[in-house]
Amino acid sequence: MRNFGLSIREKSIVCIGFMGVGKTTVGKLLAQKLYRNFVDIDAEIEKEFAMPIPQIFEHYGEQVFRAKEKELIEKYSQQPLNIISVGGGAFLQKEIQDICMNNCIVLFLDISWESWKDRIHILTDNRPLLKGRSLEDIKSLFLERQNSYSLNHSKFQIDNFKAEEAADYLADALKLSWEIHAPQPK
Ligand SMILES: Nc1ncnc2c1ncn2[C@@H]1O[C@H](COP(=O)(O)OP(=O)(O)OP(=O)(O)O)[C@@H](O)[C@H]1O
Ligand SMILES: O=C(O)C1=C[C@@H](O)[C@@H](O)[C@H](O)C1
Ligand SMILES: [Mg+2]
Repeated sequence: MRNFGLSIREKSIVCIGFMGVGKTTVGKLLAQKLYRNFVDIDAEIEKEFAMPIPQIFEHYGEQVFRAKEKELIEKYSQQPLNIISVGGGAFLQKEIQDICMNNCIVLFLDISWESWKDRIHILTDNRPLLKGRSLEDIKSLFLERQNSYSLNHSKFQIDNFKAEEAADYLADALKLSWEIHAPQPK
């Protein structure tokens, strides 16, 4: 379904990108700066199942997790004025890509492998798809996933930015683009 009713300033913004790139951290800050509601899809899934993601994968399996991920993204992406951070695997589902591209502004937070791999030690515990895998395996996953993120409205290379700096930059860039797209007075 395409949400024709919302102007560009009202559309929700969806942050996509690889696990640990900073979608949750930057998304939350961006929501504060733009006075918008923040929705973290991973956190919403955890609330629904009342358990952390590794346990959801263990008890119900990845397919059940992916179905709930789709259901929740469908719900929040059609509402106005949300900043939505999705999980790193959400854009593997074509239906999710379509829903987000048609209803929202899709913002790809990109990072190089060189920068990302320095963060790995803080990421493995809560992310079942990283746990127990070799660095080589994780690099393959990182590279494989890039294709799914190529569908976006805007890309931000985050390597050299602290989260706060990235959110400041993105808030300014979004406000500028809204001004450019604002209807001109007659
Ligand atoms: N710009 C940044 N520079 C350095 N560290 C960062 C930056 N952004 C986030 N981090 C750190 O990286 C870790 C992962 O960030 P975050 O949870 O926001 O990633 P994510 O993209 O939401 O991951 P996931 O796809 O698993 O939900 C956190 O510990 C966070 O503090
Ligand atoms: O990249 C992925 O497939 C995932 C990323 C996380 O955000 C969680 O959604 C989950 O751990 C799966
Ligand atoms: Mg996250």
